[in-house]
Amino acid sequence: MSHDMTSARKTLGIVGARGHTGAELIRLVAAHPALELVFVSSRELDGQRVVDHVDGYAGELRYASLDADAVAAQGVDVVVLALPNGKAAPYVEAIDKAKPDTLILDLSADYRFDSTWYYGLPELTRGKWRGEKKISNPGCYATAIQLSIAPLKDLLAAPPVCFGVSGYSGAGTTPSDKNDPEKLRDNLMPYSLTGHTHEKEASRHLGVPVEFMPHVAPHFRGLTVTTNLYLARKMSREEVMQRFHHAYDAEPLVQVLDEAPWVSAVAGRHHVDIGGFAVSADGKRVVVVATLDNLLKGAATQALQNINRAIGVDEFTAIPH
Ligand SMILES: NC(=O)C1=CN([C@@H]2O[C@H](COP(=O)(O)OP(=O)(O)OC[C@H]3O[C@@H](n4cnc5c(N)ncnc54)[C@H](OP(=O)(O)O)[C@@H]3O)[C@@H](O)[C@H]2O)C=CC1
Ligand SMILES: CC(=O)N[C@@H](CCC(=O)OP(=O)(O)O)C(=O)O
Repeated sequence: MSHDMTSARKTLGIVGARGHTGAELIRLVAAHPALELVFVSSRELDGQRVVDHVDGYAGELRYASLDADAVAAQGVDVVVLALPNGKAAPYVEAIDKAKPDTLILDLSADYRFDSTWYYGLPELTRGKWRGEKKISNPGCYATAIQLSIAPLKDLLAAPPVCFGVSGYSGAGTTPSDKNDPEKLRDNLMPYSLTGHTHEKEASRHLGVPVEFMPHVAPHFRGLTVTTNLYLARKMSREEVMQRFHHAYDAEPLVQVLDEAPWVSAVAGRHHVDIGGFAVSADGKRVVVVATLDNLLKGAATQALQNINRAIGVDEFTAIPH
């Protein structure tokens, strides 16, 4: 690459890069023609080489333990916050003080309810981006829920009911029952059966109430959301499918399928599968199944779609599809 092209690349740093989503982002950014990975922070891996922790990464970078002021002092063009919920604010404040035109993308739930931040679920909200430099990335289940309901939103007779099953990478790396392979073996764990953050998030951004019942399963990555929708009028299966094809046929990262998808087929891939479309005999109830990889379309891939648009390159740059 020529010097000119190198200097035109935007610099990017990842805060909380030891985590599952951080590792996926490291891989994606390292292969990106318009981004240069400048720092990756972790307290636990301070000083260690990234190459020893992330398969598919070949560069020289090492993790560094950086507090909010140290992150701000890096002065990069793009900062990705991949921290557990509730930790973003000091970083946002320090960056705002040091370099307010920094593009900040937050993977946590911290700003998903803040209307001064752009909520980036590109297939549904890309028309609403007004050049905001602060982007909140949707939750993994919330992404699958919204994409499953949006094409039928004007036809609902009742709140859609969503049954979710996630692989345990969704629970992050902080030890808990929900990411303990021993406790998960031969098991399915229901949790947060009313009021989960993603229930509130999907309801807010769709503009209709949804009901969500999450579970965690023994597989590592990928989630399934099965949604029951009561319809205000009779619909045929063909009519329902036409709505989904119309909404998503031009979308490289959404595949509309006849069959109900299997999570094993989407693990490690960047898109969402939506299928099933089982219609009841009276034509007033439809069941839709969506699967996605929680670490990719549910987090890192969606983050890269949002960053690509904000830095002015094609939305799908460096996203295999
Ligand atoms: N996992 C998933 O499927 C998805 C996750 N998300 C969201 O993305 C974010 C990251 O998730 P995930 O990668 O799973 O999380 P992890 O638990 O795997 O990683 C969290 C990262 O944050 C760092 N960290 C933890 N506590 C602190 C702290 N108090 N101060 C500074 N750094 C800290 C950790 O590194 P160290 O301790 O070494 O500093 C680690 O790098 C979360 O907000 C999550 O909700 C969004 C969509 C999907
Ligand atoms: C299995 C599991 O625990 N999943 C997480 C979802 C992970 C995620 O994407 O959520 P946030 O970014 O909103 O935290 C959960 O239910 O909280």
